[in-house]
Amino acid sequence: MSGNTLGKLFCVTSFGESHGPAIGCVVDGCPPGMELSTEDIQRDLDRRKPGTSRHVTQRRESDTVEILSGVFEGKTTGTPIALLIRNEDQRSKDYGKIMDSFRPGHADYVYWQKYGIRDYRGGGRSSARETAVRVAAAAIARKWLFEKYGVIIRGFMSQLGPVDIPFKQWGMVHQNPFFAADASLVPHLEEFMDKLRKSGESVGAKISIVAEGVPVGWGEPVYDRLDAEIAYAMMSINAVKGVEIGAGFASVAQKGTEHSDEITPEGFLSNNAGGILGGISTGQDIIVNIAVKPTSSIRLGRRSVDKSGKPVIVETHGRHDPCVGIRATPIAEAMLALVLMDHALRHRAQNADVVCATPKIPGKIGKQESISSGIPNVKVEPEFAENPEPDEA
Ligand SMILES: C=C(O[C@@H]1CC(C(=O)O)=C[C@@H](OP(=O)(O)O)[C@H]1O)C(=O)O
Repeated sequence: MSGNTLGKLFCVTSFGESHGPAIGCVVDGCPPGMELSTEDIQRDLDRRKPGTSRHVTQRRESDTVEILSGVFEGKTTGTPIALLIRNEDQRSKDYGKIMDSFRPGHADYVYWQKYGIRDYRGGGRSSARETAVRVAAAAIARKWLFEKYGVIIRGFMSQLGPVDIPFKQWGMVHQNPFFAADASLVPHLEEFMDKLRKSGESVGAKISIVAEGVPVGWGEPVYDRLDAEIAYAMMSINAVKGVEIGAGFASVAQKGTEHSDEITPEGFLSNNAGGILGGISTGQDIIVNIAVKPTSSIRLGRRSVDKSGKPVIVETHGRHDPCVGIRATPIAEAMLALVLMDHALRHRAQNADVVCATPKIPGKIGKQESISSGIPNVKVEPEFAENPEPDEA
């Protein structure tokens, strides 16, 4: 395997380069009979696409998705679903200057050493453009997970550079280009980004993602633990440098009595585990944080070498995100959806007939304290009721 496929029963293989004719993926293993249209997928793509505010890359892509196979008379057939997104706004001349040198912090140097050839235009395969197809594939997973189990996956930006963005309300996330869950902070974020962009610098971000409604029992005990596969999937997003599940690195300073989530018949009393114990979902919210590094394509001169090994100063001009994290929320949601979908199918395959006499512990009781991520255990809010009702809870 050459590293372009994710999943065991719900398999996504992506292809394409940023400046090639198109990007796309093949989604294999989707159960048959689910209604699926391009609109179901386009909605999520539109949340990720470039060029939607002054704070992101100005490349203009409609990211219009085409379904080439696997859907007949509006329903999935159980055969591979091929999705295609044509590239429309490549400007390859921007890359002429860096074709013979390596941008510090980018994949240029390692691709060159590994393959001996590289499509330098737009970063080729290492471009964040590839994440569009993950979002497209995951729209299928999200729909199935919701319809079958009522699973809802959503995220927000919880930190932009040094600026903390505590959670306030899910309803605010889609009202601003930052995916901030507190609209009152948006003017401050805009001012911060305007100054940063003018200076030519870039900055990192933290994204928090929550999956609600995941039943107890999804995951595997050892190598394919649910948390291990979530971390694997999140780290596969370009520019991600860290992943936390639940209390994450804050666990280090916690005592055992603080960290372990007590269980009562009415529900768990806290969620430091982030909804996963022993690699298997507990029925609590699954809580994930990721760290996205500062964009490496910046116009400020940086020391590097050229193909012959001679020192050069690299300046990257063109249309780059001063913070790739600003568009990372839908991508991180997508990766969580893909992993959960795969594990939902795997759990069904092996354990559908298991009967356990112990009652299921409710995921949460009332409103609980925020954990270190700043994500409170809030109940599903009505704005997501736009989705159809699940078949079964
Ligand atoms: C096109 C997208 O993002 C691109 C990601 C990217 C990079 O190096 O990662 C560099 C830029 O590409 P270009 O120089 O061709 O404009 C971004 O615009 C996208 O996300 O769809």
